[in-house]
Amino acid sequence: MNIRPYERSILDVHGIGEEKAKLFEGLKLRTVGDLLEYFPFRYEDYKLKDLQTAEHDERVTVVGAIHSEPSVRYYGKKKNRLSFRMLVGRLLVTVTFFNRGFLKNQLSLGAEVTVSGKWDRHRMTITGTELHKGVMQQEQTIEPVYSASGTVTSKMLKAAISSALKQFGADLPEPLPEAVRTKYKLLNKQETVQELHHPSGQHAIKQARRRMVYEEFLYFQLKMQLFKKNQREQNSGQSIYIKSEHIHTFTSSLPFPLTNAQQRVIQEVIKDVASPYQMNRLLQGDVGSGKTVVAAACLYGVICEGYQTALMVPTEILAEQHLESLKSWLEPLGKRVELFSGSLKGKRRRELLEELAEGRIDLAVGTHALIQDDVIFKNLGFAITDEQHRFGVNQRRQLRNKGQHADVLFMTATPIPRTLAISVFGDMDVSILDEMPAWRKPIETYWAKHDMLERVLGFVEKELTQGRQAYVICPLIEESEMLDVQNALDVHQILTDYFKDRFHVGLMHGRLTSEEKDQVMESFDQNQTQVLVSTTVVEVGVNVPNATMMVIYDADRFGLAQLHQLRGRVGRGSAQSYCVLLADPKTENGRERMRIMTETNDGFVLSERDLELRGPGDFFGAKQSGLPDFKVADVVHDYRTLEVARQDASALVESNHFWNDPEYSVLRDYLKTTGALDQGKLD
Ligand SMILES: Nc1ncnc2c1ncn2[C@@H]1O[C@H](COP(=O)(O)OP(=O)(O)OP(=O)(O)O)[C@@H](O)[C@H]1O
Repeated sequence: MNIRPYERSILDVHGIGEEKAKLFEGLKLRTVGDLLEYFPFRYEDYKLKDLQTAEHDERVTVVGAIHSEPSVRYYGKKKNRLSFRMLVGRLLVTVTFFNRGFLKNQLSLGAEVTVSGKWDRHRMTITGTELHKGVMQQEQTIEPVYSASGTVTSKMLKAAISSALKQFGADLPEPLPEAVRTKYKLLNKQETVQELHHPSGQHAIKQARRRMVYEEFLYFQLKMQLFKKNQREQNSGQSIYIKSEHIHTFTSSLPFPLTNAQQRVIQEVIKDVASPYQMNRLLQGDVGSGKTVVAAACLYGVICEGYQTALMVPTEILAEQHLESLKSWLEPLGKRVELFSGSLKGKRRRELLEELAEGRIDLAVGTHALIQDDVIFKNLGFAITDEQHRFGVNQRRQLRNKGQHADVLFMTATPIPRTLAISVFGDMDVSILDEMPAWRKPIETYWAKHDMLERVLGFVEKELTQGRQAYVICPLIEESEMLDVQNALDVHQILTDYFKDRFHVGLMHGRLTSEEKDQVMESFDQNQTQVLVSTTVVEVGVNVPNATMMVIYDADRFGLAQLHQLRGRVGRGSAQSYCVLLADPKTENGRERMRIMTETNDGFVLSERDLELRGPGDFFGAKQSGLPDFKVADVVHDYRTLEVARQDASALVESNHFWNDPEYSVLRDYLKTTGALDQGKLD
């Protein structure tokens, strides 16, 4: 069987013997394909630079004559520093090479050399990285640099790849049909690989990289979309057709018009509920974007079709918050809503369970208590989980199985950036509430140092005097929970002394019992407490529209997403709200995060910036992000291409052309070899 060039062993490449092949094994380079797609991670641009215009710290390449006897100074353990003066045009500069003392004997006064390195404009010095005798030929000006390992150098890789290109470059398979390449003006595969290894110029590198990014994402998304298609066809859901007049009844009962985004998402959910396939949809919405209203509309629609529904949330506080809003929206329309949480016990619990099993409760709101074995529905048709990433897969499956394959909508306020929403949840449909209710004012956010506390408290007092309320958040101190509480206790004492009998200061932290927590929240909700000092336990879902002031101690101790969630606890009424970040950040990253918070209220912008600051692996933790390691593509910076590839892949897996036309054979082979066709789980 003739082996396709890509699958040949690298031993078939001239100049690679057993020994070198063993070294390359360390970089997982086993086949010709591995070698040819082992792309440079950066390029040295040796185009000659004019030092008069070069920027400080810029990488430059210059030609000039050696103007002083090169000298070597030895220091530390076997370290040395070679330096000499060099006349570049009319500029006399000092050139320094570290640990290249051996070059000294090759250099002589007056000789012409080409030096590359980092230009220090202030000290007129170049810290050299490359030195060539004479004037370097122009066509070599852009040198690929490969990420090497201990034993395999970039030079070795360059030689091996050039040799493989010469032998097998002409037989490279072309996975992208002509029509696709023309549509997006992409280089063909051969040109792409050639330009990435032997670039003819910066523009050509950009073009070649652009083509490789699209190809990588298309492969990735074909697997995702195929998996999703199989999932959809495999898991039968049930079809519930929600009549539009029910949705209209619900929305016209609200004291406000829905945003376009809310209307769009409701339609997307209704379509999923009607389809025979199982729903697999994530609803993302910034804090206060109106997710719960969307959920209520869909729940109401399903109830009107004669089914029961459920809403599962991670905490008691959130369950009570949601219960309040859902009762206010659904009970006037004749629907019954009940709470099933850990605090429901004894006779009352037995009664409610009985009524649930008899179908006399339309919506059950609760924590994990909802999925206990003795919670039985008569006919659960639709369920929603809030903050879905806090529930495990089997908890969601247990909820789904409380009905006949009930559809489940996952809701999250965590603004996962669009990019990762596509790549990480690629096997899920994603609905994004990217619009805030018109009346919501952006929360004015200030960053203050701790020594400005007096002024900040004056600012808080001004708000309290107008009848408003304030949160004051203290960070958890990792060392010990006792310290966390102490931190909150200290701040509570400071504020109690400061506000004396003018305002009441409440205290909330993780060591309170749930009854105590409810009392504190109740008192704050009823405005019997004007200032609530709390640890981050207040983060999720608390909704007190009269609270307009949020003060966060040691704000730089929190990540952007958490700061955004906390800030979202205010600004829930129509009055202008404020957030003060008390922070003395020690790092540039900390200062950058404070600056970002003062610049935007948009959770998506924040999470994109957070992603840039921390990178996708850290943002999600490399494991659960499910991100493959791409050779060239970057999910953050190339997310527009990722979105295009996702849409193309989603259309391709549904089209006959893809499964039958010869021009898609390379892509089909790929799906076959990676097991995606046998409906295996994505790797
Ligand atoms: N389109 C809208 N116009 C005006 N007010 C709205 C609109 N949608 C929701 N609201 C109101 O805004 C507040 C927040 O709505 P909702 O609880 O649905 O948002 P959320 O995204 O669930 O908030 P959180 O993420 O904090 O739970 C509620 O008081 C709700 O009544």
